[in-house]
Amino acid sequence: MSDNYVYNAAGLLAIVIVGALLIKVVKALLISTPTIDVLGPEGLKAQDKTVNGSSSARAATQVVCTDPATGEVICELPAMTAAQVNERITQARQAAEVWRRSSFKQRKLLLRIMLKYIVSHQDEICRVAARDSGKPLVDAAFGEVMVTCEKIAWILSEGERWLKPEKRSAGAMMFYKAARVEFHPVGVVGAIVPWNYPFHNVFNPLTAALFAGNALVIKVSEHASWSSLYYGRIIEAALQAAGAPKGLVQIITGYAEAGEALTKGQVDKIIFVGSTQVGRHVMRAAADRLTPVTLELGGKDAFIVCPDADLNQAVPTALRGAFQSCGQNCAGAERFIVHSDVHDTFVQRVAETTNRLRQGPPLGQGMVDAGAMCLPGLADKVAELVDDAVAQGAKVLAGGKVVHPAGAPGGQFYAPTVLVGVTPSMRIWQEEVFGPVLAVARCSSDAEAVQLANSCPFGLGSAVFSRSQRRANAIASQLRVGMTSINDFATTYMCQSLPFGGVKESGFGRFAGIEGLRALCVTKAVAEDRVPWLMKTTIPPMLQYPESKEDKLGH
Ligand SMILES: NC(=O)c1ccc[n+]([C@@H]2O[C@H](COP(=O)([O-])OP(=O)(O)OC[C@H]3O[C@@H](n4cnc5c(N)ncnc54)[C@H](O)[C@@H]3O)[C@@H](O)[C@H]2O)c1
Repeated sequence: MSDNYVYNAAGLLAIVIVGALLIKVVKALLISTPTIDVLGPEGLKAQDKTVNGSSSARAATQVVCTDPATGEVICELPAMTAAQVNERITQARQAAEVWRRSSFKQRKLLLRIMLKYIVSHQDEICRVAARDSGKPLVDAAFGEVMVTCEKIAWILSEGERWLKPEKRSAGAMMFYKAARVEFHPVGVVGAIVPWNYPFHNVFNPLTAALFAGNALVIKVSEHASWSSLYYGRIIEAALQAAGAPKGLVQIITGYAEAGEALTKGQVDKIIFVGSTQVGRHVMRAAADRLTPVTLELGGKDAFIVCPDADLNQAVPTALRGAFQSCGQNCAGAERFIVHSDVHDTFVQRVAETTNRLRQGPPLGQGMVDAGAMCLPGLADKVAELVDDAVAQGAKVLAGGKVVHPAGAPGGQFYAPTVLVGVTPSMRIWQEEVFGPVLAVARCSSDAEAVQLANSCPFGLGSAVFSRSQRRANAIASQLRVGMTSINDFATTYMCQSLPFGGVKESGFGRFAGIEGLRALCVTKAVAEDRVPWLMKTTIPPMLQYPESKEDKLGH
């Protein structure tokens, strides 16, 4: 038995034991938590389909929700106007005034109610997310449900600790003062989110914003709005069961106009999760009211494979990093930088597996590894970038084309692709693909790997694989990014006390973790006398007004 098998078996055993323990802990935690009743997804289509008027009139006033894997229209929802968005902000503000005085006990109850529902209805939640976004159920279980549950569990266990007043040193001169920082709710958080994880993108800002004592107005993407009907019902039922004020969470459906109204509206903090291009608009719009923004923008993560990397570990991780949710991840591995010594073995192994992947509608017959592209036109954009790279000398070892799987004539699919011979001068190295392309460049030293990794406008996540953790850390420390996972991919996202965010065109500010939770608060500095009955401070006589040279300086 090789070292690798022993290593993998031990890792698997550890995961199984820890997983079983976690399930027990979560169940015990939720035992005395109220259960909520929510109309399930089966009620969505009939009840919420509100098709009215001619198609041209509908275009501006309705969001047409389609299943990206089949092209079927699922329902239509209102495209809210600026006036409607402002009305929702006003309602949220009224609720925020009440909720800011809520206790941590009540906020925890709210999160426990949500967690209990999510754990017991994960299948429905995944199926709805899969239908809305085109991702396979496994990807939904992993990226929508598991991550959300883990984030809620972290806030429940540590959130209060990080939002409690924190003592600070007052310094030598102010030794008689007690100094602290307090974290108060900002008020109304406005969040604008994309379509790639319809469930997680809503619950991620929601749980943190509400736990910090805020109201939330959240604009969901026009390309994944249908699921917000079901998820909105979960939220409403949980708020009611926890005794939270009505209107605390407002879901906005619509297009750019609705998003812009939110950024220009009376909100106290904006979290924008989306493209770099729209992020720039958001920042400009927020400037008028000086509303603070956190920008979580595009990514193009480098995945560095050193010559001493364990390929049994790196290859499966590379495949998941590139193809999870068909590559529609902000922190998606898009640039593989592989040392010449292991390059050929690495590409041969990733190509061999990629050629065996099954692709099709996630809710169709049979198991699929890869689903559909959610955004209309994205499959063609991926094709354009791959074709451009090929025209400049890159070679396709797997996939490389738009496909039409059986049973999905109207679906949007691009085949999982392995591309080798990629160079920084190619568009595919510089532009975000947001699709299932594992693009490989060759390097011959650690210094070259660093230089290649940094030769890109984005700086969100990254990964470094080497049997020497010292070597991997030395490389990681030179990467201009917000996050690095050593011998793994995107695990910083699963370590819940860590912040999430990028540098350069990937944005700024931090979301999630301790920094992210605190970023939803007003950080207030407070100083008071340390021992007021013993030492009260007043302005020394020589500094008191009115100034008088004779009196004070003795002249
Ligand atoms: N860094 C992260 O955490 C993260 C996470 C997921 C996705 N993303 C990024 O999101 C992008 C894909 O998502 P997308 O196509 O939905 O992005 P997008 O920027 O086109 O849209 C995001 C949201 O912004 C809204 N919007 C559009 N124009 C607006 C405007 N002028 N003012 C305000 N809001 C406006 C959209 O309606 C949508 O809800 C990718 O670039 C991806 O990397 C980033």
